[in-house]
Amino acid sequence: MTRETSVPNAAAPLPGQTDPAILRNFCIIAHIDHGKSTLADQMLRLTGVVDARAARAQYLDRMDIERERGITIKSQAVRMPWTVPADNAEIAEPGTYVLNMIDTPGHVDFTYEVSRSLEACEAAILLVDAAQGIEAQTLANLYLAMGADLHIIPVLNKIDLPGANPEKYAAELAGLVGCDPADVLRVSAKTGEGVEGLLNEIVKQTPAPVGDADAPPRALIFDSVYDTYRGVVTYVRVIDGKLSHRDRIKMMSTGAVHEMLEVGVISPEPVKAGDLGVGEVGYLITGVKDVRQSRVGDTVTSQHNGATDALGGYKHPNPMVYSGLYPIDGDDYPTLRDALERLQLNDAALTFEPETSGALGFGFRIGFLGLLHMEITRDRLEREFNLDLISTAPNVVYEVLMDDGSELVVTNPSEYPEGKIAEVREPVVKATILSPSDYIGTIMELCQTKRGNLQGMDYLSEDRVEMRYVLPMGEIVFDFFDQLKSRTKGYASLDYERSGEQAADLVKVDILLQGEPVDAFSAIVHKDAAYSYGVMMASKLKDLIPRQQFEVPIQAAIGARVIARENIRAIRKDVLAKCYGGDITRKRKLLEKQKAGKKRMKNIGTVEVPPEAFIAALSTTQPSEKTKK
Ligand SMILES: Nc1nc2c(ncn2[C@@H]2O[C@H](COP(=O)(O)OP(=O)(O)OP(=O)(O)O)[C@@H](O)[C@H]2O)c(=O)[nH]1
Repeated sequence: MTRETSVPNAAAPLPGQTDPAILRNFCIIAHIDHGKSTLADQMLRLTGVVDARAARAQYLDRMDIERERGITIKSQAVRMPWTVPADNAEIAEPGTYVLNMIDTPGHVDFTYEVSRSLEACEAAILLVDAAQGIEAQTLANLYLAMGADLHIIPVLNKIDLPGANPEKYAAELAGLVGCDPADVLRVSAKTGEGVEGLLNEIVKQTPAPVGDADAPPRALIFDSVYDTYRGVVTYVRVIDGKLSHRDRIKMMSTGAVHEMLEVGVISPEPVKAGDLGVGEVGYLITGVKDVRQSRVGDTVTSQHNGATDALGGYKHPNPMVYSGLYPIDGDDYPTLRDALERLQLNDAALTFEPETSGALGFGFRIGFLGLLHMEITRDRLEREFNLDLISTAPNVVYEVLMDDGSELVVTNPSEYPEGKIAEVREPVVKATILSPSDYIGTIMELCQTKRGNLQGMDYLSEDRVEMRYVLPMGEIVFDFFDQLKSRTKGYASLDYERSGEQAADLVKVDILLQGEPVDAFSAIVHKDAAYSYGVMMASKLKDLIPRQQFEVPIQAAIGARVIARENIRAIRKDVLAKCYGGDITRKRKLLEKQKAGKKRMKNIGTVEVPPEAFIAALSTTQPSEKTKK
């Protein structure tokens, strides 16, 4: 968020003085890349909120990383005036309205961002690419919106594309939403075609917010972001009453009272206001420094004559995937800790605690919502804080029940207990895969190898199917998505949600160098996959670890049982070999260079392992850059 303030549209009713009857709060939900952000940009232009010349692509995706990856991570809410002209009377009552648009992220990791944005709206535009049709996250987001009781406005986007097939997909979409195919709107977010009509439809179809203007104020926090200049900016939707900049506000979950420094709306830069009234969407600034003090889902009221009943909140998302992060240079540990604390100011879903690895030194165990969340966090740490990091293979959370009846939760393979284990439970997900029907065979084969259970299959149209599986989450975490994409030439889409636990035959595989276990390489895997994991790691490490002055055995073991073995043959690396003659300064230089190289090495017992070997060995078990599609 920048500091400059734009002049609100003169004709637009002011915040705090807006009759709820002319307010329309809506969001755009879609599968990734179906064009939400482009449509949002087009609306900003058409409503005059952003001047066409000043508009930059994806105005609402403010973080650099969002713009680079072309995806939306944090939701944004923008207030736009829209005048329905008199000649459009058959669509909607002419006059000036206030539209609050909430842009939502589309990726499965950020579902919780979507669901909380939905609570601030009365309608959702369900946007579908007219060249692709319904995808897995179209369904997932639609179900979330229906669960939140929103009115659904079905819209096909990208009708300008030569490959667009609006007839076919309008029928598909109408079948899904339960409307007439003629009622599915058709737009091109890129050229702007049909978008004015869509704005008029939003006015017509979105119910006006309902609330009690005379009741004590109650507002729902649907987002909270940390801004370097302004502290925490809290986005709220007012349900009842009025929040004024003169109020001291109370967070209803904790009772904490904060001074209000500023109230305003985003249009599309922050615009200060005196108050926010019933149904309005805007921001509060209270001088709080940490998003956790302004929790999403909490209810804000005033300190004096405040409300007594909080609004129903959201469930806090639990981390699904854990990974260890270690600085390559041990001296960077404090920087990594500070960086994580900084990121957490803005990402309440990020959890971390210190951990030590025999091989990698001091680092952190970090909990993520999913793989994309993990990649983005790592990317930001490296880019914004200039850190070089090694991350260990991601794993899910296991519950281990011991023979003596005790139970423990394992988020790190190194915590996996020795001794008599009665049962290990792993998390499972309900996965929905949408694909052209030609690929049913190969998808079934893939799910089979990933221990999936087919729950059902439906045809959405004659050549597209929806397959429902229960799959262990640990199997999805690695390369499932990449494999699904490559087997279906990119056509299949996947969505999944947590669905309890199941007992599974899991074992911990350790990797030993010269008899010393290297904790960073340990993994909890299914019994049937243990051998191949062991062989894969042992042969990888054989190629990655430089030869030492003695022979180094690499072993993979389950407990005391060795399941795979390789040897790194001995070598004596004599850096002085080339320096015959007595040039002592040259000799010294070479020896010093060798010493400096050694300083970066990680020592496993007497074996020196370069950090690059860890990165390469661990990256084989990690997702590739492209978890996005
Ligand atoms: N031809 C054409 N391309 C479009 C249209 N709308 C969006 N696109 C393109 O589709 C791609 C994805 O658009 P985005 O707006 O980033 O998609 P999104 O749904 O916001 O994606 P996320 O923010 O990642 O969820 C971009 O390359 C856009 O230029 C359209 O109407 N016509």
